[in-house]
Amino acid sequence: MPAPQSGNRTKEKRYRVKEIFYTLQGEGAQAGRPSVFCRFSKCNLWNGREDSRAASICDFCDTDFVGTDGQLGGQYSAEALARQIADLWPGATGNKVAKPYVVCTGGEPLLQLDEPLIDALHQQGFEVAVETNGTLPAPAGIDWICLSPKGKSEIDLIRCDELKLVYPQPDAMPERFDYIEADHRYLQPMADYQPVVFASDKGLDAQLEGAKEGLSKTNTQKAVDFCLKHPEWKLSLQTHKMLGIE
Ligand SMILES: C[S@@+](CC[C@H](N)C(=O)[O-])C[C@H]1O[C@@H](n2cnc3c(N)ncnc32)[C@H](O)[C@@H]1O
Ligand SMILES: Nc1nc2[nH]cc(C(=O)O)c2c(=O)[nH]1
Ligand code: SF4
Ligand SMILES: [Mg+2]
Repeated sequence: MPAPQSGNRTKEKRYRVKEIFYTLQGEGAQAGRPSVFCRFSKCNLWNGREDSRAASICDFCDTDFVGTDGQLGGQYSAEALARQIADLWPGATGNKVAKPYVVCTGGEPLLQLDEPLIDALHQQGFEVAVETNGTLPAPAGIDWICLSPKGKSEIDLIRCDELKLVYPQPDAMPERFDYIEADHRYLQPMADYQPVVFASDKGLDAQLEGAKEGLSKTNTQKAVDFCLKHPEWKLSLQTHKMLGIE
């Protein structure tokens, strides 16, 4: 059987990545967990340009996901991306071996994350988590799904590990998602658009103090009040912004 002509050899898929970085998960049920973050480019609810933010379905995004110019950003094959992510995981330390953990985020990761990449990450020994707006079907094999609904957008997923709702969103109030099956339900106060980082050299408490100023106080207070009234909801704070880590 002749080898396929170069013209019709299937081109290997390239994943467009904004940045890859090692940090602590700052949000939700896994907050504090060492994680490699892989931020995919592009989103389906906003094009990432400020001049179209107001007209977009998701108009409060705190993230720059445009292009591939961030740290370790670029266009990767599945194998190369899984290897690059694995390279950021610290070698085994002591006799306790922690399960390597990657958070696929973005932009909207489910525009690109697929089974071949999930398999490649599993082959590198990673547990695979995703932060998604829930508007696209999830490929098989994801180990942890964090679903974060946005505005009027239709949610495709009906089951997730954690539902993390930025609050308050007039078009996405908590009761609208009662039908979603989730092991954890979080409200996350809507923060200022720019990732707010407190790079003060004072003690942590000063930074945390600063964080109270920096986070939109009323949204935080509203989220606290809602959780106290509806104890099935917990509070998620973006701790990485308080700590001044990525
Ligand atoms: C930048 S998004 C990327 C992943 C996915 N597109 C999504 O929206 O879930 C990552 C997380 O940040 C949250 N987020 C984005 N902007 C925020 C803001 N201004 N305040 C609080 N959380 C925000 C999102 O809800 C999501 O949980
Ligand atoms: N430390 C840290 N935790 C995070 N949790 C979700 C994030 C995101 O942008 O997807 C994020 C992030 O950007 N940094
Ligand atoms: S928060 Fe998520 S869904 Fe909203 S614009 Fe940012 S990346 Fe897209
Ligand atoms: Mg972020």
